[in-house]
Amino acid sequence: MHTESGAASSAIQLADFDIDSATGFVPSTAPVARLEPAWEVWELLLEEATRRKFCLGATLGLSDSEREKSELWRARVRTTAVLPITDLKCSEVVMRRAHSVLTFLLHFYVHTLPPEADVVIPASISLPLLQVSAQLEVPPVMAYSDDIMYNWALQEPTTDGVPTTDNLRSLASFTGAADEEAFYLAPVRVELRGAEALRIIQSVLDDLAADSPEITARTTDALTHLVPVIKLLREELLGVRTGCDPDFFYRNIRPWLVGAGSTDDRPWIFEGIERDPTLTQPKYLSGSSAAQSPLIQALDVFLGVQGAPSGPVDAASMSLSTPFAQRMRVYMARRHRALLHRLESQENRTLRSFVAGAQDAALSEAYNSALRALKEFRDAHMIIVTLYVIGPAKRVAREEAEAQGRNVVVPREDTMKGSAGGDLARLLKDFRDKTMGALIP
Ligand code: HEM
Repeated sequence: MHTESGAASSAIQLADFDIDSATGFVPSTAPVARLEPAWEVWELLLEEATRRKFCLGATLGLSDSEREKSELWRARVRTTAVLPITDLKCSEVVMRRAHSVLTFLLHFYVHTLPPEADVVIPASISLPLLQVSAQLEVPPVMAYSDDIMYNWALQEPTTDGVPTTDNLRSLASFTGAADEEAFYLAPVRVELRGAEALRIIQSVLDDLAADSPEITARTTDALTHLVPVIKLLREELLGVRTGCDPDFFYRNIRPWLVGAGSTDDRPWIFEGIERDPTLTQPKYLSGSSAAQSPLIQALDVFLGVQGAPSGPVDAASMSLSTPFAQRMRVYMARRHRALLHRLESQENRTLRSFVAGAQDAALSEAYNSALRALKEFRDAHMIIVTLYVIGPAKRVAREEAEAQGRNVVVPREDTMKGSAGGDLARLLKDFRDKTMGALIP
């Protein structure tokens, strides 16, 4: 794009959207790992919960001593003072840590409750969480940004502090197990590899806006470069298999990430909400899912995959009938969400309309190759979901039926729900079909 003075400017400035050109949506320096002493009590409660290895409240045959162990912790949470967040407000990165810690506490609290208990979240968690969430403009529930995007540190310190795929460890954890860390770090690596994709997106949009004479060749070249980048995303995704056991994931990690309303109908009651008139009752609280990854949606929007959501989204206007990908956006950091909106509202040509109009065989092929690579990413993702969700779900159903002397009813894939509450098989197939639907004949 050229300004009136003739100087070149970018169609999008990645930094405006809290994106680093080297690390993409992942921050280029490690997230805050511990809150200041004023909020130390939250950090201590979290440390204790992880250390004591609580069982999920819904575990079949849970012993009285296990129940007591988590109840003692919950009682302590209930008697913890409601801490003001005023001094947290001055820093977004500190508030992110606060959101992460508070949502880990929230999910520990809720998911250790006996399955028949009402879900009443004590004011010591609910009020600061609602307030921090309002500041960050994200819902008061665990999201991808809490357990993945801002939940890592460098394994070994480096002089520049910039994260790389082979130098990461995770911070907060439910189980403290290496499998959980492997599960959290695989998507961080996907996002880090995605930085290159974002640079390519930026350069293509610049070229489209500038309408230079070499635009066809340059766009062909850029899209050709995008293909191995997407293939690398696929490799990093499949890399979760090194270190994270599928059954351990399904039984011991996934249930902690679930939000309200996705697996049972007990409402989450946020105690003390009436004490702060600026707060509103949260409406829909999906669980954490990598479907909240801004990178994959950015690729969808850029490549013109149909069904990618359009228009700004906010929690207040959402309902269960809002398309899944659009609902997932509400859980993204607000500036990442803003990038997706910006990509959609490009005043200039979209990539797809440019490719379709150019009628250039090499360009169309490069574009289609990028789409095929994204489809292959989704094929690999379906393999992961089969391995980590569908297979273990069937095994658990069989074991539970046998333990209770019932006939085994293996759950049907088309009735299974994702961790964010979507209809699993249909949803994933839909995304894959839409990716292929964008191919230019
Ligand atoms: C063990 C690893 C993983 C498991 C078990 C898993 C599971 C799932 C499930 C169950 C869904 C359905 C939606 C829902 O959550 O309700 C989903 C959707 C999705 N996941 Fe994953 N996922 C994993 C890793 C990843 C990674 C690393 C990424 C990329 C960073 C990713 C990106 C997505 C996307 C973009 C969707 C939305 C559907 C689509 O766009 O195709 N997932 N995932």
